[in-house]
Amino acid sequence: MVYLAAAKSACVARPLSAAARAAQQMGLIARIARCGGTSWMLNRAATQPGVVSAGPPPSGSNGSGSASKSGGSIIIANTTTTTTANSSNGSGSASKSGGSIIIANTTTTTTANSSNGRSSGGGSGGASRSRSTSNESGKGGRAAAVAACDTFECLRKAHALPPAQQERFNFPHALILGYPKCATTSLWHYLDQHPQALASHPKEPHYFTRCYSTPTPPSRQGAAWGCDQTQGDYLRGVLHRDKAAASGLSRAAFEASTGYLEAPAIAPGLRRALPWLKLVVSLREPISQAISLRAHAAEIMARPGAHPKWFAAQEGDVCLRRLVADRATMGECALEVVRARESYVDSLRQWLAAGWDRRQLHVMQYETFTSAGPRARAALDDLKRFLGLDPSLGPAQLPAFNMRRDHVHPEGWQISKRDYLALLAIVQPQSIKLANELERLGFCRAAEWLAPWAAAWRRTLEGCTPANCTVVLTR
Ligand SMILES: Nc1ncnc2c1ncn2[C@@H]1O[C@H](COP(=O)(O)OS(=O)(=O)O)[C@@H](OP(=O)(O)O)[C@H]1O
Repeated sequence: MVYLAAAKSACVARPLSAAARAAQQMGLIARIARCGGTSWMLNRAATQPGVVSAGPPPSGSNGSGSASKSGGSIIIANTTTTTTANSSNGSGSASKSGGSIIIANTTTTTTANSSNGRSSGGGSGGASRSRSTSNESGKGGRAAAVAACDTFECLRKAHALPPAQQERFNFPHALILGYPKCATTSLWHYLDQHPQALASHPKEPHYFTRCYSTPTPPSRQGAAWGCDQTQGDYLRGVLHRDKAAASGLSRAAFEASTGYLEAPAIAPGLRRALPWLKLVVSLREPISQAISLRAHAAEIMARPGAHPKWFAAQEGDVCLRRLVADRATMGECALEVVRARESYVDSLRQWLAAGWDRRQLHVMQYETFTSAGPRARAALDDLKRFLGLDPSLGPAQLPAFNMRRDHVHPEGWQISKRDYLALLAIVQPQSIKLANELERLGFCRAAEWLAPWAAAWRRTLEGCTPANCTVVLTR
């Protein structure tokens, strides 16, 4: 039996009960995860495999659901929680921001609006902003200033001008920060079809991880690729500066480099450079995400004629090379990914600690917005509202790009039970921490966030033999 129990606490570590200590010694998960007002404890009792089941979302107001218990199962029982929706900052006390960034050719001047996230309506909108009536007809004001900008510093000056009436968006307006393998390509295409949006080309320029110098490279992969673009190249060639300006800033330029979230070293410099940006994050159940990532990388590596820079970036990835040569298993290599990386929640916290306002951030759950039906629709509408795009416009449905699972192990990936339990032992507590943090920041209820992930873990555990588990990737 595996179960999760939550107890009200003042967010302090508590001594484990004898049962919890025993469970911990058994090697699965028994930790206290903390959140604003709720602590979660995961226990695992003696029999394996267990069942993981998410309790229902807390009923009534504000996360005060009672324990949901099903025989032999994980129980997620939420207790009283203080939700701080739209709190002024959400980032709490700053933790270290992971290395500062040196931005060539820019100063650290921050324009007005740098701290407010402009969460309402269109991209340039705070209720108190002033509008220039002389520019109501269109191409003057910011748009004209933006059209002449080849640097971020110039853009900051342009954004200090009052926007004309239809200048709804800043330039650039938004970044999809990650995570890889969380349907970011489909999201990019979905937004590309929206008449008020202006998608980058390519989808993933990785400009900030490749072209900003930092004391330590923001990511190994970014460093290996090197930088071959100036700020002007990025603004003109990738983000379509001239189209955005010609539209009178009535279109929202965005790009979707999936490695940004995992490179929080870029967060402080990016905030100094383009402090108005809106940031979108998509997150998927972490084991599925890791397997999908490995499967994709292995496929590229095995492909004749793969890009040499791509190979250079993977040079040190021994497990990937062994996986391609059939000398390592998917379980081992997924485990390596999960062990090596920052958890989702730690990455998010570092971005917020770098000064990004909670209201500049939008966190989406892959399993929700890719599901069929009204919840997916609502999640996509929320995204459009967050970006200031008219929710009634654009495609009705999310497209499906970059699908691999329908032809690569659609029946699921065989991995050893030992590896699966080791993966779970890492990702379960991280996921609970994440869910609690998202609830604290006002994005969602923790139990609702965890439900689809816990359901996936339960299904996999239920199907394990004593030796192996079949992991069907979440969708
Ligand atoms: N509409 C829709 N519904 C369900 N799932 C979807 C959808 N669109 C994309 N996907 C799945 O997302 C995975 C690819 O994610 P990304 O595009 O972010 O990958 S990448 O990092 O840009 O390479 C990839 O997951 P796997 O197939 O499991 O690898 C896609 O199948």
